[in-house]
Amino acid sequence: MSHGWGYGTSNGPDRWAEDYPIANGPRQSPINIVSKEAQYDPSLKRLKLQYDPSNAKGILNNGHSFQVDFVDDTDSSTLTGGPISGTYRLRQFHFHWGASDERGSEHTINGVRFPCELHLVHWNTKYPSFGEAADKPDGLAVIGIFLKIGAANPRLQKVLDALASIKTKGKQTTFSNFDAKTLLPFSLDYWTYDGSLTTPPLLESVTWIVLREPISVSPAQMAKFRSLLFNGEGEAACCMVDNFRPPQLLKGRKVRASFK
Ligand SMILES: Cc1cc(C)cc(S(N)(=O)=O)c1
Ligand SMILES: [Zn+2]
Repeated sequence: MSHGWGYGTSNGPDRWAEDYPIANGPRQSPINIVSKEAQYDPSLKRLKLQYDPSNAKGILNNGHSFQVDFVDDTDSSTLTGGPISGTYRLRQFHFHWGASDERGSEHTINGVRFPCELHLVHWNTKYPSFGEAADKPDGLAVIGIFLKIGAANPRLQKVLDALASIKTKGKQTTFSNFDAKTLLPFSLDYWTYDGSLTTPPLLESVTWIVLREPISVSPAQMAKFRSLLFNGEGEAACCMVDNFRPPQLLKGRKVRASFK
């Protein structure tokens, strides 16, 4: 790609392999989850999420999505249980969404796409830092949560109201006292498989945990996601939409289910 990766016709997912050959690797994400082919695994534990709202630090437009970052220098916001061993720390969460409601999620369920997908990113504390964990096969655990059009979700509102302050690439502002647990659906039933980051550098270091139950988002709330821009201030305006990678080949991987 002549310039940085993105989601456009000249730098989008179909061309990432030119600069990131791992894009054609054996454990790429996202995937289409075929529910009937997922094997129930009774040895899978319940997910245990213990988040401290005071760890919320800031919100940033990174030019590909926006992310809410957390202080991760202690074990105060952690993920344990589920398919993982040991303790993973919450690092950030972000979203992927479409220009319209019929697309936007990265994972799909039986070929069904959702308008948006939330990723809660955690790193394995057996490594000294996120940076050290990010390229290890058991380095990261990302919880994926689908957003489905319905009633307005009050739990999203604080995040969405902050977007006006980070409209363009590189803008950030403080974002404090936020409990990411409030974004979870009622059921923590999940599918899990070994995969990768879904954007460059596409590192094959992610244990994916995709929740079966979506959370709601209203059309007006979706419009707020779509009000962001990919570009920096003063550059030609380019709406931040369709920032999702399509499903990748399973290449023999098994998807396990925590539920019957
Ligand atoms: C590049 C990248 C970084 C992080 C922390 C997370 C992802 S994703 N979309 O796989 O959750 C991608
Ligand atoms: Zn993501």
